[in-house]
Amino acid sequence: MTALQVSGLRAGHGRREVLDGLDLTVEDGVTAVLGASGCGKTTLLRCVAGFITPTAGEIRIAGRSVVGLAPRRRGIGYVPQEGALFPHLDVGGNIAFGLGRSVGRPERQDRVAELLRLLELPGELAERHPHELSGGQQQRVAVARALAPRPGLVLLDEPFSSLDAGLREESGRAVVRALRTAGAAALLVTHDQGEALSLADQVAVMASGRFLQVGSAVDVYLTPEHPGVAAFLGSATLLPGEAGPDGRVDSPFGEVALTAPQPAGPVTLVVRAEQVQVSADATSGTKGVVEEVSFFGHDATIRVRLSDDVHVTARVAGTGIPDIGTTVALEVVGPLVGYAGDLR
Ligand SMILES: Nc1ncnc2c1ncn2[C@@H]1O[C@H](COP(=O)(O)OP(=O)(O)OP(=O)(O)O)[C@@H](O)[C@H]1O
Repeated sequence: MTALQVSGLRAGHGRREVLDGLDLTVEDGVTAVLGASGCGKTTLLRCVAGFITPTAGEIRIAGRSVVGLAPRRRGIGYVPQEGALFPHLDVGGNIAFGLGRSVGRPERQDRVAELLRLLELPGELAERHPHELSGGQQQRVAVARALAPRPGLVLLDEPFSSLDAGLREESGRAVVRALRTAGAAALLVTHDQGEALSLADQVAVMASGRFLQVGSAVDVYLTPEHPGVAAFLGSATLLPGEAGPDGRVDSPFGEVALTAPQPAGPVTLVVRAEQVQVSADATSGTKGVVEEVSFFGHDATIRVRLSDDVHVTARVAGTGIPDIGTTVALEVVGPLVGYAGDLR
């Protein structure tokens, strides 16, 4: 059964339209809605949850049309930003909150214990209050609370954004394991591309209230259908190129191969940082001057000026980073994604 089907969805705030006709199908697993701040991700989530009424379109949850249905009748779990646990209830009380009064005390306790285990949290946490938990634990409790009534679909709004990088990854993996074991599909809103690519089965890339591309993490990264997707995912530079009638493509790196042929004329080339090989020995390849270095520990990215208006970003190992101001030689590895026209 399809967990969620959104078609032709339009919605906004007051007179301002934010969602511009969205279509999305979530069969099962985790779907990440990825996009820059303000593109409409939370608005979409709140429409699905029932907090915003769409101006047009259809939302089906487990096959049932839910537009006009109260949030609590939609069969969903909702994890808001920052978890938003009830501060006056202990963890057990928070998790059991959604179970309703018809569930007896022993059954509530069993379910709380089961959910703490599912979220890989110690059982003793049940008696603590939210302020006695770490940020990561609070987020997992918020997910446990959402899963308690056994929803078929869980909506997560930037659930890990307040956590530091290491904890974010660990919490993300634990939550995805819990969702899978519980058999719940999930819509995960995030502006963090690493989180979307590493956690989700399907990634929906959004810009200005529209989906630019919906596909597997590998598809949206390796075969972006739109330059906006390419530029948003990973460190990519969009460069000008020219396709000849014989299929050859000229670029600032000389002749390059494309992943798919393009008609003769201007093309926009997507150069991923990891596709640019940097050599300190500037005798062969395209020469450029290192202008910026961003060091990440395991690796670094460098911004290289090829000419006054052409810059490219390259990824290099954390050891052997060229100094700012030095001349390096660059070569492109593998075929490039290209789009007809100058779309930069
Ligand atoms: N309650 C509101 N009233 C008026 N405008 C709003 C309201 N909520 C959001 N907006 C506007 O709607 C647009 C989309 O907001 P939304 O919160 O859906 O974006 P988002 O992609 O989730 O952003 P972020 O990643 O920053 O949370 C933004 O321009 C925002 O300013």
